[in-house]
Amino acid sequence: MTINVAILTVSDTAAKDAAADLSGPQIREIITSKDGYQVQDGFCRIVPDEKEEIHSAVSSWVESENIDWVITAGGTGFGVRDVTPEALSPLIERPAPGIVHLLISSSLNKTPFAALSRPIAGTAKNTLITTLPGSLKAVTENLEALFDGDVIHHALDLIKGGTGREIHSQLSAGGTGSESSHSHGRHGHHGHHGSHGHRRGHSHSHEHGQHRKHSHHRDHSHHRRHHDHKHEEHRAPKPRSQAALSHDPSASVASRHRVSPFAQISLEDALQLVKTNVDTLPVVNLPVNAQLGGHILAEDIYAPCNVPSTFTTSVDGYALRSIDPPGVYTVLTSQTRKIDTPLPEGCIYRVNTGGPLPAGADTVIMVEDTKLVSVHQEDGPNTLLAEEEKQVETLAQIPEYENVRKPGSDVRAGELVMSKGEKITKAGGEIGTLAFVGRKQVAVYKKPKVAILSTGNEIVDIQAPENLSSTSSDSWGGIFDTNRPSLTAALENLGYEVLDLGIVPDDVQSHLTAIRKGLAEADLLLTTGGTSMGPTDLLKPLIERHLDGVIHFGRVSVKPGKPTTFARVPVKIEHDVEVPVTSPSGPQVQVQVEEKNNIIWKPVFALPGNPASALVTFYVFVIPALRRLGGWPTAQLELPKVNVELQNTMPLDPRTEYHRVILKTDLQSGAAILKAYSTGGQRSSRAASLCNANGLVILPPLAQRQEDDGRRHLETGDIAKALVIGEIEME
Ligand SMILES: Nc1nc2c(c(=O)[nH]1)N[C@H]1C(S)=C(S)[C@@H](COP(=O)(O)OP(=O)(O)OC[C@H]3O[C@@H](n4cnc5c(N)ncnc54)[C@H](O)[C@@H]3O)O[C@H]1N2
Ligand code: MOO
Repeated sequence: MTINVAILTVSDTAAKDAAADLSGPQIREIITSKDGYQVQDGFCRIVPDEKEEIHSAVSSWVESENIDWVITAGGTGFGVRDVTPEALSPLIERPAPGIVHLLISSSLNKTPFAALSRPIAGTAKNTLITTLPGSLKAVTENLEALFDGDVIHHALDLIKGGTGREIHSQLSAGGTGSESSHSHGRHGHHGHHGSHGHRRGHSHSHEHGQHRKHSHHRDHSHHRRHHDHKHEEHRAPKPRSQAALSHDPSASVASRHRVSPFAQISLEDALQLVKTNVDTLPVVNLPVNAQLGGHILAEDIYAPCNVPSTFTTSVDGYALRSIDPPGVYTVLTSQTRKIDTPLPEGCIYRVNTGGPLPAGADTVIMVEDTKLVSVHQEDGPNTLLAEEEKQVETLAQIPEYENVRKPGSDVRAGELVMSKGEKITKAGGEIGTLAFVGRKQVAVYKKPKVAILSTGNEIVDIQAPENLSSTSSDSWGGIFDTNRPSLTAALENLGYEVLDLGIVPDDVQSHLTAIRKGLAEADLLLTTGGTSMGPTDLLKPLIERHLDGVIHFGRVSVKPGKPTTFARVPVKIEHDVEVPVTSPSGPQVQVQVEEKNNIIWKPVFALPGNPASALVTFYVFVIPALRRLGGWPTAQLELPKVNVELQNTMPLDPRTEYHRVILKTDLQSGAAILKAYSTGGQRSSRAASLCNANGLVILPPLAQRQEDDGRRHLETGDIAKALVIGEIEME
């Protein structure tokens, strides 16, 4: 099905100067990047905010009968000149309030000002009309909402007289859910597999706490999932058009791009792309021990029995009855009396903290509230009792259940102790809780293994400086590899296993060998260097031209880190692996077997070579991907942000800037805010800008700030947000 789209920009300014029209070209770019959608020459127009002109442009497209979808941008607000809805309402034969609702509600997620947009939508003859706001950001978000889950595709199919069968079959196959609504169990119907791989998985349930080895791996009678080929294509990442690919490294230097073919996208968009294009790893069963720290639970944990299981004492002393008055009592112990025979009158029973109460006792007196009266003699009839307490005087009457822990008072049998999706930290609390309720092993999401590679002819291993002379052809001594040690430290500190791929020189074959090894053995590949515009900047071309990968972004408007690149590369599965699917409540986890020779799309981050850029972009972009792989809840993918008070002036840049700081508490003044001290020079080559840094102050882009108050700096005393990347210090 080919969809012909016409785009109308409604703007007084753009009507005078077409160069001011940013939204029209943006809509065109988005539309033409979609399979089967086209905007023919002459079907992009600009008109001023004049009712007649808007009406006449759209009505001519409706009449022409070749246009399936008219998109307008602008004129939908409350401004006095905003008349797009009024101009187009008379044309609409069948209004589509659902589409209006979708547009407004998706924008309301981003800003309350979306409430001031007045879109209309509906059909006129066989043409769908939708009216978008005028801003670049809003048109992008609105189009994303329309394409999400194939909503618009389905609508256009039906308007063109289709049966909608294609979409319905995808829906019944479990697909076509909103891309943004995925959660941990996303593998069940999303993204991992390209058009190369027909997924042949099938799902079944596992009781946790039981052996998960199963003999029915290949029993296809088990809820086999059907995925038709069309559906696979729908979910596979779309390659970019040939013309937009990165430079061909085998061609001459002179033929390289002189302008990056990658759009410089916003920080927010880049983070969104990371979050929605990384899938959670399979569930594994691991023993409950210190190594469990850093994992996310993949099952709900219920207490199998009461803790404590009986009435127990919370102090060292004597169990007795609450009716026993102060006085002298005979002391019984576990050696002289069975715990389950009722305590006789005139006796008390010695207990130690955590021990059970004997039958008949309902309270405990602390040893401090008693006096020793007599002891058993050495020559007594029972030598075992020699020197034992015989009689003790209680100095008070103790109310019922004093110093007593009732059965199930720490945790009740059947109680939900921890929930699926909760983090098991290295701080010990969760591992302790699991052990406390007797769990030997638990189902958790696999923690990703990360392969790490440094690139560049000039890069030399600090531990092997003898390589220096052979790697540099002139007198210049080279650069010590800073990124592999710094990133390895950061990764290992966070509990991730690292596969060290070393350093590769700037040639295609060395790069490919190392990258292929990394992709085969690890869950995520991290490279540094070679991401920018130089002829030996190989990462983007290799991902696109040699590894059949898809680059989700290749430039981001952040400083440092502009050329940060996020891609996914298809990797053939060598062995069967289990992946989680839906997330039913209760102690069951559904898993699905991904069969050998299927394709998994693995995330690759090609970080800039400058040492500060590499480490900053690791904290900003790579951590959310690692967390997604490891099954972290969506709200916790990014590192936490806190409000801080700046202790230095910080200049603003056109890009969002991460200013490296030391965050300190301020106990003396009593202020409830952390202080942020700059680490000094912020050049992206200066690794020491991260020395001692435990925070990254997020400086807003210059333009945004200037719009607010015209300032080009944040000043000492200003409050800003900072990402916390390390432990907070005391002042
Ligand atoms: N014409 C343009 N040039 C550059 C642009 C641009 O937009 N247009 N962007 C600049 C920015 S911003 C950055 S950041 C860097 C990123 O460069 P690459 O990722 O291509 O990295 P390299 O060129 O390989 O190296 C840059 C720099 O970092 C040193 N380096 C590399 N790896 C390591 C390592 N493992 N340890 C220590 N130092 C390393 C390398 O020697 C270079 O000095 O591009 C700008 N250029
Ligand atoms: O973006 Mo680059 O990382 O500034 O130097």
